[in-house]
Amino acid sequence: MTGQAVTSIDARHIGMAYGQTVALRDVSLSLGRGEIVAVTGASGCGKSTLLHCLSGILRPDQGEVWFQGRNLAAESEQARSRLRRTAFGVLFQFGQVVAELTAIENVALPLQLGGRRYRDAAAIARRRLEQLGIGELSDKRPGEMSGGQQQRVALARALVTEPDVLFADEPTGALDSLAGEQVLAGLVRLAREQGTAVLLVTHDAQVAAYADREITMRDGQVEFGGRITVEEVR
Ligand SMILES: Nc1ncnc2c1ncn2[C@@H]1O[C@H](COP(=O)(O)OP(=O)(O)OP(=O)(O)O)[C@@H](O)[C@H]1O
Repeated sequence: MTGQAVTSIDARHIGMAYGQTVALRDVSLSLGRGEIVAVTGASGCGKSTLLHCLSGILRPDQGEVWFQGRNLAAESEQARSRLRRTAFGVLFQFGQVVAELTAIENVALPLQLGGRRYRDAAAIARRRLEQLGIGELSDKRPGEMSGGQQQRVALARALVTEPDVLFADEPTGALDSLAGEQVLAGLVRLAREQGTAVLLVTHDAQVAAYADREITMRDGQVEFGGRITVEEVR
């Protein structure tokens, strides 16, 4: 198998500016299927903008983002948001779980949006929560949980559709180290079991150590580690 055959996302020469501020300059990088890649670098170097361009939240000003034979940078907002619902999962620093819903209802939501009946969706959601060690919280609402528990619910929700790629932006940034480790260990384990690739944005070297590969950014550019085929990595 060639490196290209196992590539999940391939970004080529992407550029992005917010008015006069250039956030990304000629960034190329690829993510192998099931590969866990950390993007590190100083504050303001463009990590979040890169994640937003790869996940289709933003459309880059220049370049291409290839996923399953399609260039996301040329797709409509509607097509990109469909892709985010079906093939991608996202997890942010504050998991943004829905306060009014129980853990199970939160995790079942993406499956219901995909057309599953609540009963089936809830059964799958319960299994995911159990896999992350928080099965006993299934019927609790976020207000009754710690920050780390809420973030594990958000993680279960991000992975419940078994996405091809999970985009995680500082997923443990608001947690203490023990809660952070629990989230990261769960993230790596579930992603590996499901074959989900992960783009993990972090400024923390200990978090980056969970990844298979690290990409370092500086001033909107990739300093080390961008577009490497999976064979070269392994
Ligand atoms: N919505 C926006 N409007 C204007 N400028 C922005 C916007 N978002 C980001 N920027 C600027 O673009 C550059 C890259 O920002 P980005 O958030 O991608 O960096 P980052 O590496 O993720 O930073 P941090 O680690 O602090 O989150 C910075 O100079 C930032 O100030």
